[in-house]
Amino acid sequence: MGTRSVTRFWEWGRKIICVGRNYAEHAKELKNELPTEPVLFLKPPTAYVKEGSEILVPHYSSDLHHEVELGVVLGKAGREIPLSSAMEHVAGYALCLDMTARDVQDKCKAKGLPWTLAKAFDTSCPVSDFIPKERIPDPARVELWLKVNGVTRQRGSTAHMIFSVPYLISYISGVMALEEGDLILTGTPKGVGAVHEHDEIQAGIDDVISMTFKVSRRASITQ
Ligand SMILES: CC(=O)CC(=O)C(=O)O
Ligand SMILES: [Mg+2]
Repeated sequence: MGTRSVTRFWEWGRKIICVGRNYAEHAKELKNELPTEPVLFLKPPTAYVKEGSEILVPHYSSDLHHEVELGVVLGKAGREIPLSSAMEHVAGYALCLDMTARDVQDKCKAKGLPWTLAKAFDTSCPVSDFIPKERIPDPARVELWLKVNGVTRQRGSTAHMIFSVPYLISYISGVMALEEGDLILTGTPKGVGAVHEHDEIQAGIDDVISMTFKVSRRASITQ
């Protein structure tokens, strides 16, 4: 393969590692206990969708939720990364949505099953363009927002994360090797809710970036 740039990380086919319940107010709204260590799950690279393409509601869900999140793009591989050098592994950031089939997730939770159907379907990870590291000098001071059809649904600061970006990098790298081009979704603030076919989702980071996606419905494979 020729030279490729991490600024187009979504084309690399790398891991998308997601952190759940990283904001107390969001854990509370879903009646979840506060975690004592990060809750992790994965999305495949086929979950990526960029502005200009649609978010598809999976045919098996009738309660697709938005979750706006700060994404961290890895620029340097590592295992067992010490907390003190964790930020050296960051190339930049992206604004991300962790689209979640909440009805399916609730059933999985009740049965003690993994969240794959709820979280890892195609188009479940809309992402913005790459944001160079210098544009976000402190990942603990990022103001995230999300609107549906012009109405604000989520607004929250990464200052309220339970586990910080450097802590997450260090922790995750003790579980699985981190590679250049990996993306970490750092969890969502409160205000998650349903979206439907034809809705328009707008999301942003104050003074940094915004993005817009339309929602459509994926036809059943038997149709
Ligand atoms: C309950 C969840 O879906 C956890 C999650 O993804 C989060 O961001 O929190
Ligand atoms: Mg999430």
